[in-house]
Amino acid sequence: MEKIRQTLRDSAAARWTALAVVAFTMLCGYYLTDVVAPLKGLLEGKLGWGSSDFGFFNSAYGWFNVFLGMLIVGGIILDKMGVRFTGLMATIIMVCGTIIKFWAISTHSLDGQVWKVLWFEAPAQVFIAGLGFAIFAVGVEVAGITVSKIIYKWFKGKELALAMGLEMATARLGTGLAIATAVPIAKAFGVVDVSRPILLALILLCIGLLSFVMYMFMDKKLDASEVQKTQAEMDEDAFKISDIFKIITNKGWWYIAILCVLFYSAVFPFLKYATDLMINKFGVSEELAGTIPSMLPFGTILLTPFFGNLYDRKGKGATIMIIGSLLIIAVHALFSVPFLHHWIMAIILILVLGVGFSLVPSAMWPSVPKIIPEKQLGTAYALIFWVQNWGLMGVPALIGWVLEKYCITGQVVRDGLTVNTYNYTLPMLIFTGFGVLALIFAFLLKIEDKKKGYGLQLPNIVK
Ligand SMILES: C[C@H](NC(=O)[C@@H](N)CCCCN)C(=O)O
Repeated sequence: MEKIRQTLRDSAAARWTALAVVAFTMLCGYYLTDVVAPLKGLLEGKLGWGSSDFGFFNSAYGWFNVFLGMLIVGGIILDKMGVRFTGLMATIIMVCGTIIKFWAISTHSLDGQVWKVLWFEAPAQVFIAGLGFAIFAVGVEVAGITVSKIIYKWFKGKELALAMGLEMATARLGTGLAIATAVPIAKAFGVVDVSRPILLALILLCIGLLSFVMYMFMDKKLDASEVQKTQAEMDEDAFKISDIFKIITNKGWWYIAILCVLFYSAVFPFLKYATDLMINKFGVSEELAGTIPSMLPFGTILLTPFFGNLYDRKGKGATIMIIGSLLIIAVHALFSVPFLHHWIMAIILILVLGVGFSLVPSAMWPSVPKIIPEKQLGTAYALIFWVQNWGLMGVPALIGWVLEKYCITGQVVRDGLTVNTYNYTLPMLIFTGFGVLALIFAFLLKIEDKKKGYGLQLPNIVK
């Protein structure tokens, strides 16, 4: 009988270590992504950033990814050059972008300057900090698709959804830590300094870069342990530009991409404003306001791998996505009800949102390889992230604009700084709308799966 060849993937210790190493790099990336969000009030009081400046800055996340198509370029590079080269480039880009962002927020040399670029007018500091964030975002997004491909490489036919869930859980720890620690760090030592949390994020990212370099050695070893492909097989497997056409003509892929942009638009942009919502609607003090939204990512840390494991073993991926979408609709709708303003309600809603935010990603990302072949996977993930980035870019800007135009209710002095107060009913209704649309696409995906037999309702583990 032919002996089944063992590769490094077959060593549980090796594949879980590889996962831990790359997940740590993502934790560092997510920390920086979300560290400025809780500082909205301090940025307004200390640096004079209005809500639309804040929204504009946050929208920078998608400037290059969306308009310059950097994510698509990153996906093609990933499929052509492999995970080691692409991941290293991506982490270096994250560090470079963060250096620019840190400089912009810590310097006084831009004080008093207002720039107008295209239709946008904002303080020069907002533009340069946005530029740094936009560069960083190219890095973190390309790192994200690279890590998805890395996980597939190590875990296909094994605990794929659990591994993806654990990676997301680790990354969300970065988001949770950012939301919980940003204000205390900015206010530490009795002097308010909004650049301090960004400096910490920069240090973390440098450690994340080292961590990825360590992964590169593991990846080399994995490749060496696998059966070497013949030239004909490599030519057959090589990514071709025409593969993009194959991806974008696949209806199932579109349903996932649209569900992704709608669902994530109701979560990540919400998190950018959640601290401010706690202060304005639920009357939580500025020091504690980040604690409640930070329960969302912390809650997902256990649940995302839990639901991933469930999907691996029992299947029902499409149903999981439908339930998750239903939960976010309920949460945002209740957040928009004006008379529900007790902080305990806020905690309950955030925890339920955490369940919804664990369900959808735990089933959505491991479902992509069921629809798209492995050689196109990097590009397929990149294109989904690209569609999603329209939302991550547009929705924070939209909410910032809506707040400033329709929701200002007055002004208060907090810690000696005069800031606006806001009514969050309208923004929360907008987030509810995204949830409703996400639900429709989750149903369409389930119908398409039934038609095409992708196996989204089947377990991932091959016995
Ligand atoms: C895996 C997935 N990642 C993304 O959706 C990224 N495109 C966005 C990361 C934004 C970080 N605040 C996820 O985190 O669920």
